[in-house]
Amino acid sequence: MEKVSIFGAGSWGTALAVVLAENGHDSLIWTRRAEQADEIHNQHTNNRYLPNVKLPENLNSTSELNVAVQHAKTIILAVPTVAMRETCRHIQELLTEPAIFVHVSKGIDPDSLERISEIIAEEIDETLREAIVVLSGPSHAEEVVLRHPTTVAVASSNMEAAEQIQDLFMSNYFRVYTNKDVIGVELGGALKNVIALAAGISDGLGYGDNAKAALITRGLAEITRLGVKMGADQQTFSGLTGLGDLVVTCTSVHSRNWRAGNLLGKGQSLERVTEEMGMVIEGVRTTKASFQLAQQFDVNMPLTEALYSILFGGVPPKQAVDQLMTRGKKQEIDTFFGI
Ligand SMILES: NC(=O)C1=CN([C@@H]2O[C@H](COP(=O)(O)OP(=O)(O)OC[C@H]3O[C@@H](n4cnc5c(N)ncnc54)[C@H](OP(=O)(O)O)[C@@H]3O)[C@@H](O)[C@H]2O)C=CC1
Ligand SMILES: O=C(CO)COP(=O)(O)O
Repeated sequence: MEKVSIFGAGSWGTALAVVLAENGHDSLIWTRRAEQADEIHNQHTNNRYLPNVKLPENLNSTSELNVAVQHAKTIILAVPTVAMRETCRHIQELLTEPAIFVHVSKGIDPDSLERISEIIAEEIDETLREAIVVLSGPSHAEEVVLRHPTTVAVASSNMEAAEQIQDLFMSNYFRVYTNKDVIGVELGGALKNVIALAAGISDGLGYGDNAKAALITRGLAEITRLGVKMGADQQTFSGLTGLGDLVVTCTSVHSRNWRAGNLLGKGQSLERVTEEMGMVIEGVRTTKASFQLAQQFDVNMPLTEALYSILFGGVPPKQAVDQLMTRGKKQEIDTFFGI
């Protein structure tokens, strides 16, 4: 039995804490809201994020950061990307011994253009971190808590730590692979959210499976193009954290990004959609980051550009689709899928 602290009691932090508690680990989930800590601890529910789910009785919760930091030397970071830097800073102030940091969030910071492992490395002193591991893959929290078969990958520059985290989470319904490609795993998880928003918009506009298949396929091509230029292994994008996560997020009603896109496609404003969702829509900020990275790395990313024009340029979705469909002629396959 290991001691593990999970920071962030949204749907994903809670679902992963359930997997760990069911594996018999001493799991403590930290939330910034005392009433939510009480609910998880005493009623064994987290109704705002996972309604109608009974949490294991051995899953503990606290709203005291110090208690959670002192509890374990394995730290799971499950807050949205926007809160990652601040959360790491608070943890760093209280940390007295080196810990393994596992992040499970899927985004790129649009201000620094950093991946999450880069943010953690910047904010946590080298002497206080044994390793940084990313856990990612096609895994909606809503299905994990139903114990539906789910597969993910963990990646780290420290493979021993990655294998430790693999062992921690592995169960008969949660299968964990290892991968050495941290950049590819992080980029696949973050960039699929951009395409999932676009897939939701397509459905919201009333388009069908042809359009969805096109978005997934050409989306994967542009994610791969950028990823390879940023140093990722091309093969990672054909794996669970690339194609796998892209498919699940573009096709599932559980996806917050797909749902947000769907409402945008039906004509709602971004402000209204964000308010209505009440959960993080990572793809919005990551579209901003990805748009800038495409320029920085000189990579052609037409879907990302179209989505950027919808979200931040006031272009109506239908017009953005027309512009995409009437671009100049292209060859489908070229180096790295058609630069
Ligand atoms: N949901 C899923 O199925 C999956 C999600 N992910 C990724 O996991 C990450 C978290 O997603 P998810 O759990 O869905 O998000 P949710 O919106 O469900 O929950 C976010 C959690 O983070 C907390 N939080 C938000 N801002 C801060 C802050 N500034 N400081 C501290 N805590 C904060 C929220 O607290 P409060 O309630 O107080 O606002 C809440 O507990 C995202 O990057 C997402 O892409 C990855 C795989 C699957
Ligand atoms: O990453 C996810 C599933 O793998 C969750 O995606 P959403 O944030 O769109 O719900």
